[in-house]
Amino acid sequence: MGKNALKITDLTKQYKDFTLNNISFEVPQGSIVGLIGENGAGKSTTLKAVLGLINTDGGSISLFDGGGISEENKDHIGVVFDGSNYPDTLTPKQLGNVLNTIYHTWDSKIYSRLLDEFSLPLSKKLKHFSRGMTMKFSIAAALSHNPRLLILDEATSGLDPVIRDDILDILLDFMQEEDHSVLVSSHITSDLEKIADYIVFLHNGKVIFSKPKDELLVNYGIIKCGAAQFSLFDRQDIVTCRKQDYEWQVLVSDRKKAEKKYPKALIQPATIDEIMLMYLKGEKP
Ligand SMILES: Nc1ncnc2c1ncn2[C@@H]1O[C@H](COP(=O)(O)OP(=O)(O)OP(=O)(O)O)[C@@H](O)[C@H]1O
Repeated sequence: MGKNALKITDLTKQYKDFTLNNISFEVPQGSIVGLIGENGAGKSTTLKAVLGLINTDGGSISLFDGGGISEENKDHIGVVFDGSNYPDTLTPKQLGNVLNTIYHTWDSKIYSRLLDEFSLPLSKKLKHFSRGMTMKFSIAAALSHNPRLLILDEATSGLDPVIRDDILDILLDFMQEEDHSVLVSSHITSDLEKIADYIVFLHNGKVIFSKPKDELLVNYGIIKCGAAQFSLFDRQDIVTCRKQDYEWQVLVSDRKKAEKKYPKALIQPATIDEIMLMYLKGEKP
């Protein structure tokens, strides 16, 4: 059995109008796991639970195959939340001095190198940073205490494609060490298509699926057809289906099998966005 950076088992958190309902998934060591789901699906709640920022009502969270959210384990986690979590009247130089006293594992050399690599000014107050600069700063700060697991909540949202690509490169660079792992939530599934090894799909506080990304992109397919062709499909071959105007959209989980069985059907590969939409808006026949 491989090692896990994170293993969540039957995690439950009850809010007044929302329940994170018995969710389980893993972040295998050395992998990037993308957490997807619509607004309010429970992504941030899950990440907050992993970081011990909220009390939970059931289940367990194991970090680095050795216990829960201890102070020692927390030292090995780098966190990047949407927006800045640092006092914005300080400059990166001042914050470096503060963070050095907070983290036992803080490495000033890495911090200076990353600020330089990301072209971030040392003496400009954070409140004058653009959103892209703020996100890069948060990542630099998270990486400077040598984390083994990096947790990012919406790290690329609201950023232009060039900065998003820079951030994906930073994550891939972080993954060069074999004991490094990443858990990243995002609405931008095309970013996850580029870097994630596994996709965990949350909906209404439940895990709909947790699968290797390649399995989704290689095996799943979408068939668009009229009512006559739709009526020929075996119901057990259909994951979900959806009717829009006169067109049927059919999600299949085994494209090769469907191509053989229905040679006249035009079966396209499905993007993660399309798979997510078909699960959310389609229905089981
Ligand atoms: N402190 C809280 N008290 C009550 N309800 C909460 C609290 N925090 C979150 N919720 C509810 O939990 C649900 C899940 O929220 P969460 O922030 O985890 O979703 P999300 O998947 O991260 O959404 P988004 O993509 O919009 O960030 C929402 O319905 C939200 O209103």
